[in-house]
Amino acid sequence: MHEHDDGGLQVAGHRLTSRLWLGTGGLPATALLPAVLAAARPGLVTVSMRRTSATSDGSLLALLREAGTRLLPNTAGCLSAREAVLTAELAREALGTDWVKLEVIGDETSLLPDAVELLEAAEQLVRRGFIVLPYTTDDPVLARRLADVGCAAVMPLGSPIGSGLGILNPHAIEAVVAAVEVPVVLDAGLGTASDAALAMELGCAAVLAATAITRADDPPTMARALRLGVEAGLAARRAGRVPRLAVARASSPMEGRTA
Ligand SMILES: CC(=O)[C@@H](O)[C@H](O)COP(=O)(O)O
Repeated sequence: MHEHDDGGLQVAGHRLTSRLWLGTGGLPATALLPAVLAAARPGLVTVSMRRTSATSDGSLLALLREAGTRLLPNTAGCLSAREAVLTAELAREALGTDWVKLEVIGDETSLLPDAVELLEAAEQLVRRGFIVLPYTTDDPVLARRLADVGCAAVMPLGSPIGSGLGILNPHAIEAVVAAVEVPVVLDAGLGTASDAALAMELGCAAVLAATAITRADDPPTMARALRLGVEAGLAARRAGRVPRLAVARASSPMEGRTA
């Protein structure tokens, strides 16, 4: 397992300033973005190349650039390796970055990753010189295959995109962390701050959240809560949790009792 010291998080040799990454989809008004960014202080912000073209949502990009955030274009909505590779190339052209959050979904209903197309796209993009961060299932075998073809991180889902169900299978996330040497970034399904804390306690290097923040009643306050959740979870991971016992163990000494 690869533990990440906090000189900060390194991905592909680049130091990121925060372990909370932000997805911008679903924000009720772009005007909320500066307050959300100030509260989240995200290490990366994803932008969808298919749903937000560099020209059609100039205000979002302008605000992100103004705030000095590091952009991570994604291939959201792509259903095949071919489409994802093309979208990544367009993103590289439009945004001038080799980084791509690779999403290849199997269908528009579940939004679950298509493992076969994902691996194929990852392999092609690495060959084309991209820094590839794939959104994947919580399958440790697939995570290892993605790392083996050269992905710079793997991003397993906690639960379906936008569901807010949190981490449905914590054991699987632990298994992914154990399976790969690259950073594991929990992506999708987070609902609240404790989900972010749990991801870090399980050994993730960072978390990506969109819905939990953008669709909260008060997005800036939830952004701050998630940032603190990430911080708390990382500290707890490092501190080492007590073992879970099936029986009671007195927490104060039994010697010297009066009766
Ligand atoms: C893969 C994907 O699209 C996610 O990164 C999404 O942007 C975040 O998922 P949530 O909206 O569930 O946080």
